[in-house]
Amino acid sequence: MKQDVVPQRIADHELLRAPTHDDLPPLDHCAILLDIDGTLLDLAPTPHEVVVPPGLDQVLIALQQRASGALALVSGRSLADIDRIFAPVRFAAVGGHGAEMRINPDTDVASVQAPPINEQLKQRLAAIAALDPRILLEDKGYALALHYRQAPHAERAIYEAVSVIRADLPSVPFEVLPGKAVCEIKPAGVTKASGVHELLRHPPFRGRRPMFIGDDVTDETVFAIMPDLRGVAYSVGRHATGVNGFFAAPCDVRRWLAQWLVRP
Ligand SMILES: O=P(O)(O)OC[C@H]1O[C@H](O[C@H]2O[C@H](CO)[C@@H](O)[C@H](O)[C@H]2O)[C@H](O)[C@@H](O)[C@@H]1O
Repeated sequence: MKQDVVPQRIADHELLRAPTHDDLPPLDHCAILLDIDGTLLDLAPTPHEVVVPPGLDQVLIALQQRASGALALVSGRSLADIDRIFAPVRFAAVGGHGAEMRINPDTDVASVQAPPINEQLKQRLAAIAALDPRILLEDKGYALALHYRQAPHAERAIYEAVSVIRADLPSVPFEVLPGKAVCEIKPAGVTKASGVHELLRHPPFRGRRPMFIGDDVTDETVFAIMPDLRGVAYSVGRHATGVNGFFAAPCDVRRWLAQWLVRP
C-alpha cells in the first residue's frame, strides 16, 4: 500500500494520555497518595505563603471518606507544617521526605523513621543561610531545606558549600536532594518511597492499589515503586520517567480530583 505521509517521530510526552479516571482502581480499593507543593498547591514565593484554594480541603475529605480513610499526603514538609497549612483539617501523612509518618489523622501519634538532624550539620547549614537574608533555612526537625527562590544567584554557592560540609562531616549520614529553588538536606536511608512502603503496610492503606501524584525530583522514588505495587502514578508540570500520565499544573490536579468524586 502506498504511504503518502511519512509518519513523524512521536515525542514520548505525546504518547502519554492525559490522566483519566478509567485507569484508576475503584475508590474503595485505592490508596490515594498526594504530594503537596507543586501538586495540590501552587508554588508560592516562600514556604509559608502557600494557599489552600477554597474547596480543596472538602474534596480531600470526601475522597478520604470514599476511600475509607486511605488518603495520605506525601510531602517533604514536616507533619507540623502540613497540619498548619490545612488547619483545622488533618490528614494521614508521610512527612520530611519519609522521616515521619502518621497513619491516623485523628491522633497525634506519628512514627519517626529517622533521628533529629545532627546539630553540627544544622549549624553549618544555618551559616550558609546567614550569607544572604534572602536565603531561607527551613528546619523540619528531621530534615532541613535551604530555599533560594528569593536569591536564585546563590544556587551554585549553596550547593558548593553543602559539598564542603559533606566532606567535613563524613560520619553524619545525610543526603542532598535538589528541589524547586531549594537544596534539601535529609537523613540518609529514608525517602518518600520508604515512607509509602511503610504506610501501605497498615490499615486502611494495606491491600489497596496506590495512586500517587507528584511533581518534583523528590517524588521520583515513589514513581519508581508504583509498578511493583500495581499502582498508578502521575506527574505534574512535566512528563516524569515511569508515570502513567501527567497534569499541566496543580489547578488541573485539583479539578481532576473533584471530578473523581462525581464520576458515574
Ligand atoms: O514534597 P512536597 O509536598 O512537594 O514539598 C516539597 C517542598 O515544598 C516546599 O518548598 C517548595 O514550595 C514552596 C512553596 O510553594 C516554595 O517557596 C519553594 O521554593 C519550594 O521548594 C517546602 O518548603 C519544602 O519543605 C518541601 O520539601
